[in-house]
Amino acid sequence: MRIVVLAGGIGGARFLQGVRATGAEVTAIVNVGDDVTLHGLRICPDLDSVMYTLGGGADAERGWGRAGETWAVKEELAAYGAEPTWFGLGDKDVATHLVRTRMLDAGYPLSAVTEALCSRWKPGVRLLPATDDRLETHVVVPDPDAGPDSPDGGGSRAIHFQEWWIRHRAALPAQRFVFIGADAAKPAPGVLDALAAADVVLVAPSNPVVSIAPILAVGGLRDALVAGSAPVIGFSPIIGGAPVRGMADKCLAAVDVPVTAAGVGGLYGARSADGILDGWLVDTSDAGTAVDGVTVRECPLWMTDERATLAMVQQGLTLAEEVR
Ligand SMILES: C[C@H](OP(=O)(O)O)C(=O)O
Repeated sequence: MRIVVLAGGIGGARFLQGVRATGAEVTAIVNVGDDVTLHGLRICPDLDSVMYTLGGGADAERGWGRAGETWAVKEELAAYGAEPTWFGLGDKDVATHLVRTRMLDAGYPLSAVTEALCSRWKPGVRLLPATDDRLETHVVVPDPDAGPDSPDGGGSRAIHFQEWWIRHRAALPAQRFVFIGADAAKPAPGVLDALAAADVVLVAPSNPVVSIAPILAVGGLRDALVAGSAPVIGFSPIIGGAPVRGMADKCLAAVDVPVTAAGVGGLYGARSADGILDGWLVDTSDAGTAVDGVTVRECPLWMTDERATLAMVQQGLTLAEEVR
């Protein structure tokens, strides 16, 4: 069986552990909107979270970065006053970014670089960036000093997603998210083929606004997903009115979507009505959730360990058979 997963970083990586445990042939299409260049290094947080987690090198407790990490480079940069100092750049992690940056500078596309990095980590699933082209998530936030040339004609400014997420801990109210470059971006090699050949497509319980939406914004990707013959099954990242992890609540507020399993299901929408979903899995505590045109089932969605995650993935595969 061929399973394609749309995934962000931390939640996506956990979910993929369960998908890999099915023994299916798995392709993960991963968000690149969070990617950023800092200190001359190209950093791909979501691809790296998935690669390290599936490759057995992630810090499971912290949820991101490498196990046994040290921070000498970060401390030395801070001692030089080299900004930004707010990004957690670990020493081991820096090696990954150095290899990536060198390969990108030599002309390799991100998909080829990712494949090369994965030859070390052997994640057991095929990792594809959603696109090799520039796609950057920016966040429009209030700025009383912003002039008339700023977004929306004054009173606001756009900052990189990482600055909003890490530096400001999502505390600045987001007015909207902009996926710079998405329209012109093309799906990375392998993405459209994987979608066309998929037996089922799973939408990981990742952040719907800043992890899944940028993937769907890549030119032609959403259309290919909707046109494909595989059932599309989503997993709610919201349980009992709160995000499983992360700050999806802050992001959903910015796009006026209720922080509920029904709200996110409605945001994705039914494939039969311009949306993407055939089926939507919600947690047992959200039983009774309804999404127009989508078959909704419930099962435990807490990804406490690989066994629990495998069980929920299997429920998703059962739902795929039901809606096929
Ligand atoms: C936990 C979740 O992870 P994602 O899979 O979206 O990176 C998030 O950060 O909202």
